[in-house]
Amino acid sequence: MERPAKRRKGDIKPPTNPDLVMVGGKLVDLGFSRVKPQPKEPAEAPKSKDKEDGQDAQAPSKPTSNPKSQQSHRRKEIDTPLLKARKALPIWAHRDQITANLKDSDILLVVGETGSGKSTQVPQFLYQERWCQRKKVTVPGQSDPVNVGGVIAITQPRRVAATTLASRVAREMGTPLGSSGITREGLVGYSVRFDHNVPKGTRIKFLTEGMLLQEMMRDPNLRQYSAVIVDEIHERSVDVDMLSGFLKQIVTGDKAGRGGLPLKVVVMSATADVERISEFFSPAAAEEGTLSKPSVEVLRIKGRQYPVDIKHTQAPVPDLREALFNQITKIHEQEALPGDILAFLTGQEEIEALQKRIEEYGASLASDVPKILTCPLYGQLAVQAQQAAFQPPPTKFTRKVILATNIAETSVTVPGVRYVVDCGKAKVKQYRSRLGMESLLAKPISKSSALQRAGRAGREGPGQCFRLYTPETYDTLKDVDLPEILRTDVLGAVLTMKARGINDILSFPLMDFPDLDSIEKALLQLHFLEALDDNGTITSIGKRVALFPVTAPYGRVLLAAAEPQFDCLLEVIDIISCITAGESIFHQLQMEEQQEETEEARKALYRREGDILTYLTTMQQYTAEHADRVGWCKKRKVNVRNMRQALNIRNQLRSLCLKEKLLTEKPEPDPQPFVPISPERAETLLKCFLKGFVTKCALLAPDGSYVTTQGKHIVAIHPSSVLHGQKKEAIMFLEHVFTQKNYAKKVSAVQAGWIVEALGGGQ
Ligand SMILES: Nc1ncnc2c1ncn2[C@@H]1O[C@H](COP(=O)(O)OP(=O)(O)OP(=O)(O)O)[C@@H](O)[C@H]1O
Repeated sequence: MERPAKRRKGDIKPPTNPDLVMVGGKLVDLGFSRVKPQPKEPAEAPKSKDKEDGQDAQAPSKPTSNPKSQQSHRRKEIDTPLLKARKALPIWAHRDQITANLKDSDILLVVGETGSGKSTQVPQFLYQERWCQRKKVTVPGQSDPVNVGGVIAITQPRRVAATTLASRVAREMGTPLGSSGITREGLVGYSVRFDHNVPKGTRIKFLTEGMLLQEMMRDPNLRQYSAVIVDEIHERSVDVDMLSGFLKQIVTGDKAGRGGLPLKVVVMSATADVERISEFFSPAAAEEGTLSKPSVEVLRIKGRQYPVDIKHTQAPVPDLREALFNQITKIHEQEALPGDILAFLTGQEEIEALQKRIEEYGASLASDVPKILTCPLYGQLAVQAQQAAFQPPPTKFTRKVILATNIAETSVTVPGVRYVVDCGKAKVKQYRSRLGMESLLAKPISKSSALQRAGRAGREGPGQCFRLYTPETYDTLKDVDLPEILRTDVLGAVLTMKARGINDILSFPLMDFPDLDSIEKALLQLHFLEALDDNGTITSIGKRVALFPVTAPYGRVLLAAAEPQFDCLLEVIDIISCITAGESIFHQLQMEEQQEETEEARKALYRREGDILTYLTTMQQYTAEHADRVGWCKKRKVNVRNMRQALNIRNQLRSLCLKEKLLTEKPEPDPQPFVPISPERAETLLKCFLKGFVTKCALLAPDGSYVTTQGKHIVAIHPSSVLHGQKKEAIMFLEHVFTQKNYAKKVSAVQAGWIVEALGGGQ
């Protein structure tokens, strides 16, 4: 395990890019306004010779004497104001090594310190390579030639990393990002769930791992791509493990589906388990009988651009919340601007509580002390709200304090941050396959996470990281986290494999195999969903469910809703959009007077049938409002941003359903008059949801508790549900979490008879 760089004398370098200027303590990039016109992409393989590092990369490239030489390609760095900053990154010196390695080999593992430039530079080094140009080839079973290659995919574990990196790389290349600009062309794009910005001409595409898996459903050979860069593999999400398995199959396969053209794979991380990963992709691990065997090159990049000074507490902290508050305010009072603070907390609740406290503290500061702006950053937060953390503060005299979960732990550069405060814990999802329930508890992080967190400081200048734990505690941390596949529900993973034609799940190449109990549970649930038949083979329902960017149970509900028996697809889309829009669309009410007033205004939204119908009513009333939607939300304490996001998801799901022919005609445009749903139709809707959630039901026991129909566990209705505190004959819940208690969330009242009926229908 590599140790973090300690601050050494002489290590501190001034910012190297004169085009980044300090304005009000912020680094401001003046480059965007001076963007040069894009050079046209070569239609054919480029024909110039590599330049040595340090030579004039911008000089026009000369043709070589042998244009067909495998060694020759055009490398013309785009001269943007950020080129100097790019050249100062440690990875720049390895540019030729990286390109040379990939000429000969199909798999490269790049291990380089945080901030060395992996995510931003490697795709830019590669996209002009000869092998990275689009080619017309013939493939078996198709009479016309097809296009293969031309684009580099670079995957990220999280959407916030994918979108911010795409925007940084677009700026470095002087190309507009996506279709929001004047032109619809550009070299860089991104694709994350419910948000795609892939302009015409995209050569470098940042995606979440899940999105690339979705693309694979439609294009198993990834024909669009010449290379896939798997970034931050150390996070070992289920998706990245699945992706690695599929990539290994493509690389070791016969490549007929790609007209014989290879797919290059680059795996990157600062804290990767190099042996484990190279062993996985290595020749010895290639399956018997495959035509080609990959060879794995490993490249280690030494050094980071700026040092990070790491400080531990001398004694264990008795109260983490208190310690976080004290550390943040101490930095604010003792360290001069510029220098924003990024603090790592465990979850949304902790973030909201600390935000409130820091805001109160900020309001009490004397006028000669810098102001403080808190920006929350967690996964469930609406995308727009997440962006605030990446914007400069409103005045020169303001310090940004970003309160984040581990979504900001890897890959992300938050501009302005010089100080990191690490609480040493993270909430970890753990699936208890025997209980069929997920728990979400705060646990100590790994050394790998600690290193990644420290790496968020020192990206634009020297930084400091304050760890709220002792060096002794650090020594007791595990080197790496347990891969998600070993601790989470594998339902989605099993469906993806089945949909890709992998019948024998146990034969799929995985770095770590989930326990058989979890796989059996997933197979059983997919059978309930009618996604698998009695032999465990994927059904046509299963194949269609796998195409939706929602979890399998929601996908099943969408399909059911289009059946004549239910015929409620538009309503189901409205509900799923509200649920997947981020955190709850309803603001939690803090004060009692507020509660009474808001509850009165919300009365018209709440439905006695429970949360599902409440979501529907909210979406229908919101879209019926045409004069002042913001005012409408404010009055009911509904989160404006999340409602907008829900509307965006609704549009995308509607388009997808039109494409998949679940919807036969375009829905009427908004606003439509609000008509409350009848009790009969409400019953139909709930029965439709049972098609996806029949395994998540509980019956009222004589003692007043709810007992799940599967597993016979006691669950309580979560306080966020409109049915909290109520007794119904039976309930269906869409989420099931263990925090302080075993909670059912997003709850609806159903009848026991409906459950029996749904189970009968599912057999
Ligand atoms: N959005 C941004 N704004 C400002 N500077 C940025 C931004 N993104 C990247 N940079 C600069 O580029 C450097 C390299 O970033 P990059 O993400 O390529 O490094 P990395 O090696 O992939 O790091 P990590 O392993 O931490 O993801 C950063 O340290 C920072 O100086």
